[in-house]
This record gives sequence, C-alpha cells and structure tokens, in this order.
Amino acid sequence: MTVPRVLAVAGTDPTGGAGLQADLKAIAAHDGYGMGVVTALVAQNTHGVRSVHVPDVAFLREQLDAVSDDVVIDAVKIGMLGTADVVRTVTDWLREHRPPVVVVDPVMVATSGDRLLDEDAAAAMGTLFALADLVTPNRAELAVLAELAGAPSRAPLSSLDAARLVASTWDVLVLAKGGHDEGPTADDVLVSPSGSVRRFTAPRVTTTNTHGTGCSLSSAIATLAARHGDWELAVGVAKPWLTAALQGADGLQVGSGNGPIDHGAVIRAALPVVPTTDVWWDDVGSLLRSTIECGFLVGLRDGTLDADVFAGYLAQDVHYLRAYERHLAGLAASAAGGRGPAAAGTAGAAAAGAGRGPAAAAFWAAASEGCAAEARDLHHRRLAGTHADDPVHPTCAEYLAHLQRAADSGSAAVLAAAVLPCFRVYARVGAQIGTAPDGHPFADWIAAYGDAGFAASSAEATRLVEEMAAAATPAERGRMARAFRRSTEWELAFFEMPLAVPGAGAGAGVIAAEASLLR
Ligand SMILES: Nc1ncnc2c1ncn2[C@@H]1O[C@H](COP(=O)(O)OP(=O)(O)OP(=O)(O)O)[C@@H](O)[C@H]1O
Ligand SMILES: Cc1ncc(CO)c(N)n1
Repeated sequence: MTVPRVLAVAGTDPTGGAGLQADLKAIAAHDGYGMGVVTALVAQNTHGVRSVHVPDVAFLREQLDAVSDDVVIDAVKIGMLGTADVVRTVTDWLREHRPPVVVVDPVMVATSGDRLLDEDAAAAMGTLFALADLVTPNRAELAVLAELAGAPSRAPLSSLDAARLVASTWDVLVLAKGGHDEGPTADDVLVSPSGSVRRFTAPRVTTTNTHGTGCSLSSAIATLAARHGDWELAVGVAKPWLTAALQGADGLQVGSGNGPIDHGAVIRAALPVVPTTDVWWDDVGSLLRSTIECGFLVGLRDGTLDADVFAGYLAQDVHYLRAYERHLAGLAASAAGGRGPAAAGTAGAAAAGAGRGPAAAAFWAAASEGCAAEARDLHHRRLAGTHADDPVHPTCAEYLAHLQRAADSGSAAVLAAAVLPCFRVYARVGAQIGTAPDGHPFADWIAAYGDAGFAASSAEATRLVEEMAAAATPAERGRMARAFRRSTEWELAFFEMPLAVPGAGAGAGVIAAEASLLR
C-alpha cells in the first residue's frame, strides 16, 4: 500500500491551527503525504482574522498545475476559497484533473465568526460540489447550501432534510457536522444522495480550544478515504481521532484565544518515550566504539599491555579520582540541600528538586567514598612507587578543568551530567571486557569495572541525571548535553593518553571544543 498523496487547496493560518497548516498536520497524522496549494493568505491567530490577501487567480492556477503536472494526486481536500474567481479557478482545474477522492469543506466563516467566503462566491460553489465526493458543512454552512439548493428561506428545513436536499441536488455525500450543537455528544451525520443516513457520534469535549476542527476533520477523511476506499470507514476512523485531538487541545499552549486542537495527540500516545540520557548516549556511539577499540584497552583486555604503561595510566587515574571524589561529594551536598553547585542558583533542575533529597545525597556520597577507596586500594597497591610522583598529565588536567567548569557553573544538573560518562563509559568498558581468566595480569582492574555493583551505580547515576534533565530548562538541558558529550570525549582521550606519542596532543580536539561547553 502506497502512502496516499493528498493535496490541500486552502487558505493559511500562520498560527498553525486551521487552514492549510492544519490540513498538512491532519494528513501527516493519518500517514498521508501532504501537499498544499494556497488560495488565500490569511493574517489570523487564535483570536480571529485580521486581514486576507487573495493572490491573483492566474497564480493559483500555476500552483495547481505545478502539482498536477508532476504528481499523481490520490485525494484533494478543498478548504477556504474566498472569492468567486477562486472558486471558478479551482473548479476548472478540478474538471481536468479530478483525483479519485475529492472532499470539499465549504469554509464560509471562521470559528471566530469572521467571514471567509464572499456572498457571490457561495453561489458559485454548486458547480464545485458537483465534482466532489463529499461536502462537510457545519450547521450554518448547511443552511446556506440548502438555500442555494432551493430550500425556502422562510421555513428552514431540519438539518437532516437540508443535508438530504444538498446531497441529492449535487449528487454528493454530505457530512453534516454537529460541532456547534449542544448536548453531551457531538454528532455528525453522513447523508447520501439517495437519502440514506449514518450517524457518527462522539462525546462532546468541554474546551474552548476548537480552532481548526473542521479543516482537520476533512483532511483526515480525505486521507483515510484514499487509503481505505470507503467513506464510512474514513469518517469512522477520523471522528475518534478528532475527539482525541480536542481532548489534547487544552494541553497545548498556543495563543490566548480559541486555541488549536492537538493533531499529534494520538501519535504521541503511541510513541515510545526516549529518555534524554539515552539520546545523549546514542549521540556518543562512535566515541564509545573508538574507546573500546583503542590500543590501550585492547592491550588491557588481552593482557599484552606493558605493565609500566598501565602503572603510568593508574598514576593519572589517581589524580583524576581525587578530584572526581570531590565533585561527587559536591553533588551529595547539593542533593542534600546544603552548599553545593546547585545552592548557587535556584533556577531549572535545582529549583524543581529533581535528583535531590536524602536518597540522591546518599547515592552521590557513597559513590564519592567508593572513589576514594578505589584510589587508595587498587591504585596505591599497583603503583608500588614506580609512578607515585608522576605529575598531572595535560590530558588529565584538561579533563579535570572541564569538570571544574561544570562544578563552577552553578548548576548541579550540569555537574551531574559531566560526571556521568565516568560511570557509564567505565561500566560499558567493563561489560565489554567481561571476566578476566585466572592469572590475567590486569584481573583486579577488570573485576572492579566489570562488577555488577558498579553497573548498578552507573544505572542509578543515569536515573538521577535523567530526573534532573527532565526538570531542567531547555537551555540548562543543552548545557548538560554538552557537558556529557565533552566528558565522554575526555574519557576516550584519557584512555589514549598512556600510549600517545608525547607532544602529539591527545585530546587536542576536545580542548578546542571545550570553549563552547557552558554557553
Ligand atoms: N466540543 C467538541 N467535542 C467533540 N467534538 C467536537 C466538538 N466541537 C466540534 N466537534 C467536532 O468537530 C468536527 C468539526 O465540527 P464543527 O461543526 O465544529 O465544524 P466547523 O465549524 O467547520 O469547524 P471549524 O471550527 O474548524 O470551522 C465535527 O466532527 C464535530 O462533531
Ligand atoms: C484558512 C482558514 N481556513 C479555514 C478556517 C476555519 O476554521 C480558518 N480559520 N482559516
């Protein structure tokens, strides 16, 4: 089944709730390929229409031809037409290029009450209806169309009779919409030219945010009719989708008048929630591969690494862990509500209390103590004096300077994101190396990082950072993302450092990128 190619011929709404913009969203929401030809440029928002500019109809025809000369159109939805000239231009084009599905939403008045169709244009609509499969008037539009079809204006017909008259006059299906009726349900009635009726009912949603319901419904129906080849199915599927979009409308914060419906409500509910920290982790995928494949870790895993090179690495790691331990203690203090990086500012993640509290504080404190123990036990035992007095290598110094900048940023969330790669990269490397066989020269180091407890710590640190990211402002979340990425780059540079040719400048790329970190 191919994706239906659906053309909307409509006016615009720069606030995206109605008109062509809504049409394209409704088409996309039903897995159609949306196209758009503009009949009128409308300066409008959720409060109403300010002005309408109708471009020359010759240009409208050029737009229509540009599409039909090139693209097979499976369905067309026609919305706001504005003037009689526009109605005639679209009708002429449609006569030559009629796609299998034609839906006309006879837009006459906006939700706000503003007129969107000239009086004489309404009179020209009949010829267009004769080329349509389905017309979707609301109550007021139905009354105008019934009059156009010859109904006496003195004694108005019932909606059903009006719909029957319109349907038989132009040999077209009529969906008489009941959005403006009252009562607990919002019912739309599908009437055929022969007078048969099917009612589509939905609970009435209590909301003033109904901008664009008509446009969206007709575009959804056009797309679904192109896919399923059946009008009852198309309306039957579109109607609950529209109800869900209305139910989501109050959750959108677009404008202060009659706001738009939420075209994405149904799709969003079906989308998996991707944790922010997973997005960051995927982003550093190639860095992780380079890390796992770097000569130092390959030698460590297969046991061929020079023991002195390893001792040199551990000497740097002791320098690193001493500072890292302090930063973890800082996070513990800030999570407990004391003086820490977050105490400096009250905005974003810190203010929301995410990633804080006694449990978070206890976690960071335990991690800090674990670091101190690590530095003492494993490293001191291994160093055995040979590299005990090694000065801090520039790569180590730069990584630590990066962590210090994160600590000085005033945001505990940024610092937490900056320390996270040390957990995650090591846990990943530990899992990748697996268990060392008996007698492996680096078995103790491998056991420490492959340990299930360390993996659990990494998961808990990730969970806390995720909480902080969720509560952060977008700007702060961006600083967290950059802090995380830079630290992951420094992790790679740190593993490359022991085998790097002196002066080759391991981590130079990271240093260059560093400048953008806390912007
Ligand atoms: N409050 C509501 N709750 C549920 N459904 C509604 C509500 N308001 C409108 N609808 C539905 O929305 C669709 C559009 O109907 P409506 O009669 O409002 O058309 P319209 O006036 O052309 O729309 P627009 O406001 O975009 O001009 C119909 O399916 C209608 O039943
Ligand atoms: C362009 C356009 N079409 C239709 C409507 C009806 O809501 C609107 N407000 N604007």
